[in-house]
Amino acid sequence: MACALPLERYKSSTSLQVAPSVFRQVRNSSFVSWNSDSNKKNQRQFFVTMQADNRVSRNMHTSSDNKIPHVLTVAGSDSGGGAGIQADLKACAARRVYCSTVITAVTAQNTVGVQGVNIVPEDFVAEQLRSVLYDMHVDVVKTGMLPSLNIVKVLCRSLREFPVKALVVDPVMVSTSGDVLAGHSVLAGFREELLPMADIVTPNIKEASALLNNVPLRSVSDMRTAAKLIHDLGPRNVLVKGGDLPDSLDAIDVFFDGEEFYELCSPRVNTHNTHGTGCTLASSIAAELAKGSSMFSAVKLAKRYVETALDYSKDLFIGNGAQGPFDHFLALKNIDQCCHRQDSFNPNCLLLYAVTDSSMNRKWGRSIADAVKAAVEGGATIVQLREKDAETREFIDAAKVCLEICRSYGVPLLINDRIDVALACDADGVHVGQSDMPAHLARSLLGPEKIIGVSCKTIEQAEQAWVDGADYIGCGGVYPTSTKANNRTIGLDGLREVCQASKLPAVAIGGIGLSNASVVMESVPNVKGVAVVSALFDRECVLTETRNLHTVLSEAMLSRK
Ligand SMILES: Nc1ncnc2c1ncn2[C@@H]1O[C@H](COP(=O)(O)OP(=O)(O)OP(=O)(O)O)[C@@H](O)[C@H]1O
Ligand SMILES: Cc1ncc(CO)c(N)n1
Ligand SMILES: [Mg+2]
Repeated sequence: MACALPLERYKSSTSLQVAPSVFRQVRNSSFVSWNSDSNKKNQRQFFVTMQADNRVSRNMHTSSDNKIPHVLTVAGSDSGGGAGIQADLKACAARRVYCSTVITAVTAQNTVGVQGVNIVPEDFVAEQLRSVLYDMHVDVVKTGMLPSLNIVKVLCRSLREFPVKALVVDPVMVSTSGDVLAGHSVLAGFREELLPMADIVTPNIKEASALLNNVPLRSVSDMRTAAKLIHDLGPRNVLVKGGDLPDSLDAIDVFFDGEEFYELCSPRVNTHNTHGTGCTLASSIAAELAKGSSMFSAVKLAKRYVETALDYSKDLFIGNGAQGPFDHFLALKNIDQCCHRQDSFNPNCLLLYAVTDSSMNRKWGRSIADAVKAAVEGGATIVQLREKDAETREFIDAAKVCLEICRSYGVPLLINDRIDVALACDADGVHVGQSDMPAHLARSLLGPEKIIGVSCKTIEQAEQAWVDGADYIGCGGVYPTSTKANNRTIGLDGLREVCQASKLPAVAIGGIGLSNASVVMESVPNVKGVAVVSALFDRECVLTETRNLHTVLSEAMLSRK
């Protein structure tokens, strides 16, 4: 047998130190049983040599820090670049996940419709699957256009041979232009083989109806019923997408995990550029799962990403047809902006973040300017004016004075909530909460130079802040506080979880002061600092309190190094 020598060498080698699961896979691999016509023999030799060559074992030794999450998409090519494989590649890249591709069909397609489909023979689909799955560590498989029953079967066989962390099935059947991408023959394959293996299936209205023998779906309530019936076919979760639901003002998707129904509702973006939303949504779900999100978080993040991308691209003009593609790389634009403005925000300024409070100033008989001056003199490294009940004109005047004080100390001054006030006084930026103006809109109003912070309690919110082009997140309430009514406390554990996942620097907030600041800094190694209100401003001497807190925080930073 041509492969006997290298395979034996591989099997018996002790120096390669391959993980037992991989060793088992290789030992039992189907390569060994292939028919040995000369072409196959060469392929067999290639794989075995490749592995004996140590490439697989090198992957195994790569530290988890260097391992990029990996989605394999098994789908059709869209020559217009808006849907299919092309959308999947762009969505995964935008979500910072590696994407390999197995192409099942090549379509001649544009913004008008599908002009032609050329199905890839199933043997060659199988060969692509083998090439990828033997060599690379794939976390999640996402399927799109599977144009024949035999291709569905080939895929299911590969999935059984190479189990992955999750399987996302987008049961593509009809394009939004109305063209058929997979005939009814694949339905049996979906129902009997693929769906029972799926972690989630994401049909649109027409596909959900086709999976259920063409029951009509006209309302959200019909979508719920459909989600339940499709769940009965075996997938662990179902998302019935309502992008094409007639007469619906919002874009409503129904998620069912086998127990609970959730209606995911986002405002319907008024745009023609929705070609490829389904592929993008499924790939983004796969990307988030590959990064380690739970299913529901992955779905929510993916939906938010699609909505943001649609909104960003609503006036894009590509092609003359009824349905244009959209721009997956909106986040890159923000990254570009960040690159230009790297100098303007230094995350170290989050160390001692002073937030003013008008009622405390009143209680102690201080003006905002007095409070800010004492805080920056005492060592505050950034200041936020949080004046919930100030008159606009007074607020702008006071902000201008504070800005002068802060600039003379080289300390940035941000305004809470009020983008208009920040613009009017040319403050250094704004801080927004989850119910204030979304950060991406604040960014487009304020431009690339200003600092934007977002209050976040969850990993999803932190991810969104990053996508939206924010500079930092404020994370809390860490401890109970009376400064903010009805504010849920997330504790040190919640803080740690969000900070670890956040791509943006984080400052901790909520009930923090002299007595617990060092605990926060020690327990959450990557938090950049603490934001405080009462600990400075509900005290007799703001200057002394700030100095003392600055000392504690500086010591905590030193002991980290
Ligand atoms: N105009 C819109 N505004 C906001 N969200 C939308 C809009 N259109 C679709 N969506 C969302 O995009 C996602 C994809 O849904 P849709 O029903 O369009 O899938 P699809 O028909 O499979 O897509 P396609 O076939 O165009 O790739 C869903 O989360 C849906 O709610
Ligand atoms: C190749 C391909 N896959 C999926 C869709 C669904 O949007 C499409 N239009 N084209
Ligand atoms: Mg659609």
